[in-house]
Amino acid sequence: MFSFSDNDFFARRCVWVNGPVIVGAGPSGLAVSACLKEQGVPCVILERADCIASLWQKKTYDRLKLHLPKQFCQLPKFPFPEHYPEYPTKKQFIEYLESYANHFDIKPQFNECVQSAKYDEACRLWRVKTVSANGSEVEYICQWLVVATGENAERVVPEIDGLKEFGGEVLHACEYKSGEKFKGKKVLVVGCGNSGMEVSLDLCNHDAQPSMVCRSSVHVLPREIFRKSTFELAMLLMAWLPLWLVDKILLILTWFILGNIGSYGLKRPSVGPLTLKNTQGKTPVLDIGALEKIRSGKVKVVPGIKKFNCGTVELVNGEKLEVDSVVLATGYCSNVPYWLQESEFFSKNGYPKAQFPNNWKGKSGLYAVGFTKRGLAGASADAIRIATDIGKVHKEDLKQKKQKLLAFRKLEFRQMERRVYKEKSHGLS
Ligand SMILES: Cc1cc2nc3c(=O)[nH]c(=O)nc-3n(C[C@H](O)[C@H](O)[C@H](O)COP(=O)(O)OP(=O)(O)OC[C@H]3O[C@@H](n4cnc5c(N)ncnc54)[C@H](O)[C@@H]3O)c2cc1C
Ligand SMILES: NC(=O)C1=CN([C@@H]2O[C@H](COP(=O)(O)OP(=O)(O)OC[C@H]3O[C@@H](n4cnc5c(N)ncnc54)[C@H](OP(=O)(O)O)[C@@H]3O)[C@@H](O)[C@H]2O)C=CC1
Ligand SMILES: O=C(O)C(=O)Cc1c[nH]c2ccccc12
Repeated sequence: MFSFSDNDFFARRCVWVNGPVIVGAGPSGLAVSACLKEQGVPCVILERADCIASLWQKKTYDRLKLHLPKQFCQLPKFPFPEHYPEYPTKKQFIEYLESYANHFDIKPQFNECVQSAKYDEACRLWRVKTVSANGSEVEYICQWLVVATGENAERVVPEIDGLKEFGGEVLHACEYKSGEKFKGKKVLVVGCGNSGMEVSLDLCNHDAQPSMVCRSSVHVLPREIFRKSTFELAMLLMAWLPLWLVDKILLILTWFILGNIGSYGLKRPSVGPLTLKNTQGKTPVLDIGALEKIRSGKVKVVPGIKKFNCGTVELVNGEKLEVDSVVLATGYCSNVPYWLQESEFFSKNGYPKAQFPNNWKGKSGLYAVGFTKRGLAGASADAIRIATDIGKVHKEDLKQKKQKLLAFRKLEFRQMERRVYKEKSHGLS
């Protein structure tokens, strides 16, 4: 039935999966798996790391908390414990995800990195190849493929002139844990998104001297307005008002609370924060204290980088700064183009081509979860849709299988009846 070449066949083990293969055991993969369980559909999750939610467990800093209130971050069918605070800590979020996996009895295949996935037109099945930490290779064959590798699968490391000659420590925000080891050091933080802002704040709290590069523009909003989450307020307003008007209201309220951030070297984009998030996926910074450090001069905001020299950085305005270490808070990207051999549903940038809310389903049993640029809430919505969709086909398949089995049993029964009749008539004669 399968079109294996001899080499393929002997080199790797082949596994038939009776249900979907999900790539990635982050919140998105776990959510799909849980929703599938509810539909009675078995599945296999392939995860390159040795644990669930590796982004949260291995690639985030110690002081991280959820940015949005907990009701916007919980996964389907299993709420956060009631005693959790409005903004759970990273530790609490990981504990929640562990109990989520336990509750739904989800057991991913760890240490299996998906190297390639391809739809085999001949047998109308997906062929998913993995390599494990010890080098062994497995090929999974399945009817459905769910991509849950996330928007933050790989770090973005820009090429900056002279960075190789810089000489000091250079790390990406995903390797940054705490400012403890930077005490007294001059640190250049490249990027002013949520990561850049929070790393800069953390460095200040550990008596380091951060300078933060803001090469273009950024929206900074207070995390709360009138003691209510800004995100929640925005959601409420969006139910009644057009996006542009919600943006205007948010910016006016922000101006009252935070003042004119332009005077600190932080330029605001020309389009509003929610419009920018919707059109370009650029998340506004939800401020939890970095702005105060900028205002007091403890975090210095600097323009774009021209080049690095040994121990120094030269900025586009000609200024030169002495720097001990560099933290690249320059963001993340999808890794889908590296392993998924498909170009109709996914675009070259690793995101589905279609716009939200039509970006969760492709052709031939292909699905994407967690690529909406709408955080955990977006992933949960995708997961429910995907599991319902697969559940329908699976139920139909089961019905057909049952009918076929029933027809087979009837046939068997009739043959048996005939045999008994024959034997009886022989016996009589
Ligand atoms: C620092 C930070 C804070 C955030 N805070 C919030 C927040 O407060 N609220 C919110 O809504 N969103 C937040 N987000 C957005 C974030 O995208 C979600 O929180 C969430 O982690 C997305 O889940 P995911 O499962 O889609 O992706 P991930 O959590 O990235 O999980 C993907 C998994 O796929 C695995 N994987 C990748 N490639 C392969 C492969 N080839 N083979 C096998 N496995 C693979 C990875 O190892 C990983 O475990 C934050 C993001 C970051 C970086
Ligand atoms: N507590 C929380 O909930 C947190 C959530 N997050 C989320 O994680 C995701 C990723 O955030 P983050 O890691 O901040 O990444 P972002 O993609 O949001 O920000 C990247 C930053 O790096 C800058 N940058 C990129 N390349 C260069 C360069 N060559 N020179 C100078 N600057 C550069 C960008 O500038 P430009 O805009 O000019 O391209 C931008 O300011 C977001 O969705 C964010 O909301 C992150 C941290 C905490
Ligand atoms: O933190 C993130 O990456 C998110 O995507 C969360 C999020 C989704 N929509 C938003 C709008 C404003 C601020 C954060 C988010």
